[in-house]
Amino acid sequence: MVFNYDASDPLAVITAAPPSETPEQKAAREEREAESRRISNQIDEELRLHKADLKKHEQMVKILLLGQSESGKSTTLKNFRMQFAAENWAKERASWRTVIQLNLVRSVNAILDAVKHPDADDGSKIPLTEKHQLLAIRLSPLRRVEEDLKRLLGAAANPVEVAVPSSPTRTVSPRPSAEFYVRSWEWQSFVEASQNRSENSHPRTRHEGANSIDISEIIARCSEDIRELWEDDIIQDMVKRRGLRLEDSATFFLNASERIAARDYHPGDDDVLRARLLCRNIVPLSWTSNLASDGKTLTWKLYDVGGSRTQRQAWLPYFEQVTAIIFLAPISCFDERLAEDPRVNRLEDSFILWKAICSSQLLKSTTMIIFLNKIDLLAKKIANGVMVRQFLPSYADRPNETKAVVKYLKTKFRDTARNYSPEPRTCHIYATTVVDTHETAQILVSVRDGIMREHLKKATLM
Ligand SMILES: Nc1nc2c(ncn2[C@@H]2O[C@H](COP(=O)(O)OP(=O)(O)OP(=O)(O)O)[C@@H](O)[C@H]2O)c(=O)[nH]1
Ligand SMILES: [Mg+2]
Repeated sequence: MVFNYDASDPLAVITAAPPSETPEQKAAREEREAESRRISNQIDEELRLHKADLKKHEQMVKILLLGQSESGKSTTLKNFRMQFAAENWAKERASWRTVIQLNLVRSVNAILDAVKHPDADDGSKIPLTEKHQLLAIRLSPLRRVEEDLKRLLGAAANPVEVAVPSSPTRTVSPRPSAEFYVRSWEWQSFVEASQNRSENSHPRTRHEGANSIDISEIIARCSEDIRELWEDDIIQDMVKRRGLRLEDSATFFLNASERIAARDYHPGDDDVLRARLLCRNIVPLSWTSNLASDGKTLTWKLYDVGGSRTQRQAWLPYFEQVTAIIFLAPISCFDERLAEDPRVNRLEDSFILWKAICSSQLLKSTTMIIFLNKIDLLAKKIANGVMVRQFLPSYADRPNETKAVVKYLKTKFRDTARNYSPEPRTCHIYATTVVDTHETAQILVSVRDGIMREHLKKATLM
């Protein structure tokens, strides 16, 4: 008996015709086989179309965070990370301890520097007592700690650089020490490596300066003195009177100094959010989301670029194919001036920047979102009696109240978008305090949904 199949193919054995097949059976079998082939071809075609469709719908949303330096771009990015890339956020949290320690130590050293020098305005000396001098001596190890922390974050392969800080309008005191940059986000692996080395090495075998355990120990020993310095009336008066410009997060960390200086300190979400670390290279935050129930995915890429005037030249290449721009205007800065150009008011600079972005042909179909940011600081200034109209004459005799200022500025930004955009567009404006994670979380969901809706609308029209 000869079977008409290839015995080496197990599938052929199973599907071969039976040896004693009648002509009717043969016709019925061939009909069934033809039907199977037709169904199989149909499935193949459906699969091919599905694949093409998937490819077509592996869409990307590209968002740029823009705004002047210290407007809150990186803080907003951290909020996005916390909400949409939560796994990495949790993994990275421990390494932020080093950055937070640096933020705290820099502020303490900045205060110590400021009390050493007479006022730049009137040459007056601060009435320092013996207690202050003793505090300065006891806190002197923090100078070395600042350098060690910078080295830990920057590491030898990535030398640190400095940036010029901003200064306020009302006073002449610049921020006491220059800002600190790392060149890449690799700082996290440097810190982790140091933490591992610290745990595994004997102190006497180390020869490369203090490690994170040594540093934490020195800071812990200085904890009481840091608190005493910060709570001292003369020091507080000097910070206020001289307008010593500490970073916005400095007060937050100085108020929490005992908690941060503790040997077993673990940073919380709010601490990481407030920690400021400038980074030279731009790495987008990426995450994916499902577009709808049919399983199509959307890849999100969020870019955070440096905001100082010198860094803005590097923005242009990022304008290609931008889905949305989130523009941050820190409106509490109505009484401050730019570090890069002390002739320019910071709010004025935000308006100039916003106008330029709205006017751009390249961005004519980009979704525009504005965060009028630092509402908490605006409210504080107003509560302290700072008059908005003194710095913004067009505000005229409107009430010196946060709500009224926000409303006025919303209209200003909206009018600029309306008057300067090459094509009509909607502009979504939010009043934000991006250091408030809870409030920001709700805003980000609304922002995300808005961007997605507009993206899908445009994709359907194309
Ligand atoms: N109080 C308060 N502080 C804020 C707010 N937004 C940002 N900050 C603080 O302002 C400082 C600057 O914020 P960043 O997010 O680093 O600013 P940036 O726009 O990324 O600045 P560059 O990287 O220099 O362009 C940080 O110390 C933040 O903690 C806010 O709404 N309220
Ligand atoms: Mg930044």
